[in-house]
Amino acid sequence: MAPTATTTTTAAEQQQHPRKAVGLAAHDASGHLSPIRIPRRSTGDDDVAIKVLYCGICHSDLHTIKNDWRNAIYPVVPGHEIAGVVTEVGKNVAGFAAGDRVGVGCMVNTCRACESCEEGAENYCARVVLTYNSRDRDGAVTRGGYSDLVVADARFVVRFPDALPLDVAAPLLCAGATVYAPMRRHGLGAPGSHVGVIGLGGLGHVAVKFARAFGAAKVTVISTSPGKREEALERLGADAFVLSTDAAEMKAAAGTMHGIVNTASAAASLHPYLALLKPHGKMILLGIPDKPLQVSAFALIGGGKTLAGSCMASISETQEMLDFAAEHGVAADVEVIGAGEVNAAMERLAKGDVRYRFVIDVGNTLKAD
Ligand SMILES: NC(=O)C1=CN([C@@H]2O[C@H](COP(=O)(O)OP(=O)(O)OC[C@H]3O[C@@H](n4cnc5c(N)ncnc54)[C@H](OP(=O)(O)O)[C@@H]3O)[C@@H](O)[C@H]2O)C=CC1
Ligand SMILES: O=C/C=C/c1ccc(O)c(O)c1
Ligand SMILES: [Zn+2]
Ligand SMILES: [Zn+2]
Repeated sequence: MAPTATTTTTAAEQQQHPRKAVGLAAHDASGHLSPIRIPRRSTGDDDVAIKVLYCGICHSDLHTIKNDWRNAIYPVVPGHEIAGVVTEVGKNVAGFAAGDRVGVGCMVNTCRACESCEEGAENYCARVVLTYNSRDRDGAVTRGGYSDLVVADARFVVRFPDALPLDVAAPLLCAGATVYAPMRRHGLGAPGSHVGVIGLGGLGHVAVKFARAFGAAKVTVISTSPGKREEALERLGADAFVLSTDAAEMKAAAGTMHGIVNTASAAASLHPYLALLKPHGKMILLGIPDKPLQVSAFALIGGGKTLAGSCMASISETQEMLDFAAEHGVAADVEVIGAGEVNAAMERLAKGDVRYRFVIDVGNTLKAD
């Protein structure tokens, strides 16, 4: 597809970022994505340059381009499930070489000095620089993987095990890491446990697969979509399916779950879901609806329940997750699309109509003219 637009970058930024790449950008809250030329920095001493082959479409990409969170810095080039091949490394980079199969997830920089950074939990650094729609330490707005080239500090690059094909592995970099890290930390899906997964989308379907791989005794999908029942049980390996709009099904499942991973991209009240937990059960909030969620004290104190949140994953957790996924045959169910189909894919994602992650075939379909 032929790029037809250019960025409104400053001369200074173009000097600092002399490389030209092609991307897909949203220019306003319509969220419509169109081709754009973007500057990329030269490969610095600590950097890895990556030819992007695939990039997953996370619901956060959709929230951002639609300005749901009121923080969009247009033009937004989304994408933080980036899989590709190294083309060049800086002189200080020891761990990667040209030709390596690598990825970049949700973040590309942190302060490297705070307590979170020191303890390897850099996803909780207050100065974390996200892969797109964020300000990097040089002041430039970050642009993500809906683009043919990315240049990233090697500290934020992970390696794909050979067993993982890149198209089905790309979504692991956000969806996979985001569910794996808190499930491990909080013991959700531990052997013998009953885990619930709210929302059978990109994050949710991978959470089901990880729970199975961890050895959970029972995995229950809690969904608003009756059409996902059969797939959840037969294709994804869930043991049970609860339609959240069916009061009788919700009542029958009340008080049965040790833990719940909540990946819903929208919702009003947590109460019906919290009722599914056993006493001392935990709900991990991962979804980021644009409106505040309701929770009454009674829904938590009765039963001594825990409501926790989790954001992305550290780089070491992300690499551990990829290695675990390769060992246990966990990968995303994907619909691979061309760059020209991205707006239609976003419309379908908004309706929950994807099985279960769109992945853009960047390598074959997003090219400069
Ligand atoms: N915390 C973090 O670090 C991260 C957070 N996110 C956030 O997680 C959320 C999910 O992302 P992703 O999996 O990519 O999105 P998807 O759109 O793929 O899946 C979200 C699912 O949520 C369910 N859902 C949608 N609307 C409602 C509703 N009104 N009530 C209940 N359930 C609903 C649907 O599942 P069903 O049809 O089964 O009901 C839908 O498929 C997003 O808000 C995203 O921004 C994403 C990555 C990292
Ligand atoms: O999809 C991943 C989203 C990560 C994220 C979203 C919003 C925010 O403020 C973050 O720090 C991370
Ligand atoms: Zn994401
Ligand atoms: Zn820090």
